[in-house]
Amino acid sequence: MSRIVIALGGNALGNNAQEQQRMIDDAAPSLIGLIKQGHEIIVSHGNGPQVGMINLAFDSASQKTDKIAKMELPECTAMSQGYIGYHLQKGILKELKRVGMPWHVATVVTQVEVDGNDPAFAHPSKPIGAFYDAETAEEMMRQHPETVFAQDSGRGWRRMVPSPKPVSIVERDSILNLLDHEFIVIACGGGGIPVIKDADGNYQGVSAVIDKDSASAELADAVGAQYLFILTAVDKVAVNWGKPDQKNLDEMTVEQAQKYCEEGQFGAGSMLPKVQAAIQFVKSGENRRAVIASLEKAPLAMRGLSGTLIHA
Ligand SMILES: Nc1ncnc2c1ncn2[C@@H]1O[C@H](COP(=O)(O)OP(=O)(O)O)[C@@H](O)[C@H]1O
Ligand SMILES: NC(=O)OP(=O)(O)O
Repeated sequence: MSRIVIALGGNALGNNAQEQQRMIDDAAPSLIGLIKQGHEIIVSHGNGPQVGMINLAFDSASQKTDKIAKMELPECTAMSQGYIGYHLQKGILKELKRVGMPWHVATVVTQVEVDGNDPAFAHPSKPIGAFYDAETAEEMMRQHPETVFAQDSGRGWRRMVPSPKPVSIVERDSILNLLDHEFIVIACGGGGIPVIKDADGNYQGVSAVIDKDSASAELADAVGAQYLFILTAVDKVAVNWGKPDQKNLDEMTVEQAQKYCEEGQFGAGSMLPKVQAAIQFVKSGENRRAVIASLEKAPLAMRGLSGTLIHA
């Protein structure tokens, strides 16, 4: 029996509630398939498109009516944890019922402590929200000079927000408790709600979005997982990505992965944090493995037939 953390990409969950539920419903059999094989699973998920959409919805509405106020990023991440967690709970419960398994499922609204002095606060690098063309992004930056937009892996322009490193998971003991009682746990959604401790030792939300791959590696370490599965929109990690000589990788050692990172083979803010999270997890303990694969081909990846394996 292995304990497996499965990180689902926010960009792989579609662009609206219907698409999101459908993609989760499609992925549920492979998640439950792992439990049937005797494994324990903890599910985390991204929220890049969703947190940007929620933030923009409140911003736009607040400009039209004084009955709706702006919503800060920590609250937007909390909302995205509820929105995505709800669909995950529905999809997973439906599949559990179909196969007649008596497991429970619960989403933990998760706060993740970050360092208030993390240099990332001064360098917004996390893409959130929709993709725009260069012209629209430039116009939005002119209208809102405090907002940063940048290219996201050649896919278009996106708003960038600070993304400090996760330091510790505030609800770690609650997560472990639920795991001990046969719960499928959904935690650290959107990388967790970023918080810092104030002078009185109380947590305060900060305006940032934590990278969910990095938080998932932290989560996998905190719960003593043997596997970290990072599921996204591409089947495999590639070198020379998007070029005529693109080569999809079946596996790589942490040393090879580190070398590729140094060569700049992976998109910053997209594939790079996934490979870095995989390296961090595999290096931080004995017999740990990470797999980066597509949500669509998750069942094959679970059987070692798709995805890129990262090992010691
Ligand atoms: N070297 C690479 N190999 C494969 N995909 C890459 C590479 N570099 C950048 N990418 C892009 O990274 C994307 C995954 O990152 P992202 O969309 O941010 O993930 P998430 O599913 O977590 O939202 C892929 O869909 C692909 O467009
Ligand atoms: N928070 C986060 O990393 O989201 P994505 O996976 O959607 O980028």
